[in-house]
Amino acid sequence: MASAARLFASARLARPSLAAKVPAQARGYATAPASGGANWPLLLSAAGAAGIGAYAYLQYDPSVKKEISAKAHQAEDKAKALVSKGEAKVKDVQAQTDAGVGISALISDAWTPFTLIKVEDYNHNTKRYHFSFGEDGEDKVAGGHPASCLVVKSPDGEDKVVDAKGKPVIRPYTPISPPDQKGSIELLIKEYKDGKITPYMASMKVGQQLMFKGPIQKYKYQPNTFDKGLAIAGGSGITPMYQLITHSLNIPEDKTKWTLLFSNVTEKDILLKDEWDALASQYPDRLEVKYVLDKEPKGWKGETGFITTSTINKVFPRSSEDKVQAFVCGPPPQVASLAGPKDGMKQGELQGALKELGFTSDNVFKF
Ligand SMILES: Cc1cc2nc3c(=O)[nH]c(=O)nc-3n(C[C@H](O)[C@H](O)[C@H](O)COP(=O)(O)OP(=O)(O)OC[C@H]3O[C@@H](n4cnc5c(N)ncnc54)[C@H](O)[C@@H]3O)c2cc1C
Repeated sequence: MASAARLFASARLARPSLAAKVPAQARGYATAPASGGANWPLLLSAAGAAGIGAYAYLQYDPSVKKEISAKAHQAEDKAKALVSKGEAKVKDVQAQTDAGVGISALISDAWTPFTLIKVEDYNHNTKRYHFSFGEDGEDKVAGGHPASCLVVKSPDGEDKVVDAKGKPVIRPYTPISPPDQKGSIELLIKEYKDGKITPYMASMKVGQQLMFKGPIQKYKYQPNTFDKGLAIAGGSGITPMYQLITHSLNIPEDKTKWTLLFSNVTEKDILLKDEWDALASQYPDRLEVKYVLDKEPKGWKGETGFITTSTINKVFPRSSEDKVQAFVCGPPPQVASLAGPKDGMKQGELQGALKELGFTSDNVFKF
């Protein structure tokens, strides 16, 4: 395992230098063929590096070895084909390496429009949005190694969503579709009537486009690096936990045990409840789900009120030998009371309930 991890690390280290060597003409050949032709040896070596990266990833995570091995080869062939047509981006090839599951339709440093193809009401304030990558993206995937998110903004135009300074409003979201889903992506988004982007999205009609950028790595999950994971989510903060925990559960060699502590105002606000209940019964030894409500219905058997040190002690028993890791995602006041406020994009100092319980900044991650 140690040597595989080193291989993985060295393959990853190789990529930025490869990208840095790619000339500007090659970097721009996604939307238009590069003038003067593509830099063949370099591009093909980039595609090759993608294969090596994918291979290293497989070595590291044997559960997905067989499946991804085939996919990595297909993706590499596809990347080479696109490169030969002058349509691929080095970024695409890199994204393939990162995900190990295909060429990403997302670009990390440029906005890409995806088209809304379906919207479903999920509950009283949340919708499930399906966005297509378009005809050229039928074989592409969102990609991204869990846990990662993407960012969205509205397209230029009269109804462009801007802040008080006139700058575009950009918000992060975590797809609920798997990273290797082809051709489209799904988002579960709660509308804040007084918010900026979510009322805009709630008013979108099928056929309209939204701008996407990513994937953005938030936390790099590696199986069996801790014994017990505690995921504390509030409301729509559940989506990163869904991506992270389903990824972990899908790795048979991963022995990590998870406790999800999920707080909501009422029972009808609990997002993905059917999915969580199904996962908890499918993986009884690896996942325990505890719902917490502010306004509990009659006969409610779960937890109630704000999550405190005693709630955590009750649902997350652990011994001093256990290696633990906590994740927090929810409304800013909840994050602050559990783990201290985030400092912009940075983690911020660890405070609150988790610090009182002896967690350190090394074993708490705030999404
Ligand atoms: C990594 C990550 C992943 C996420 N994934 C998802 C997801 O999958 N689904 C999802 O629904 N959400 C997700 N979110 C939350 C999402 O990014 C947005 O914050 C949310 O959708 C609200 O956006 P908005 O522009 O509509 O509202 P905003 O304009 O941000 O306002 C949201 C609420 O906060 C209030 N507010 C705004 N500014 C202040 C202030 N200064 N002081 C006090 N209150 C204020 C508003 O009145 C409103 O009630 C995620 C967040 C992160 C960090």
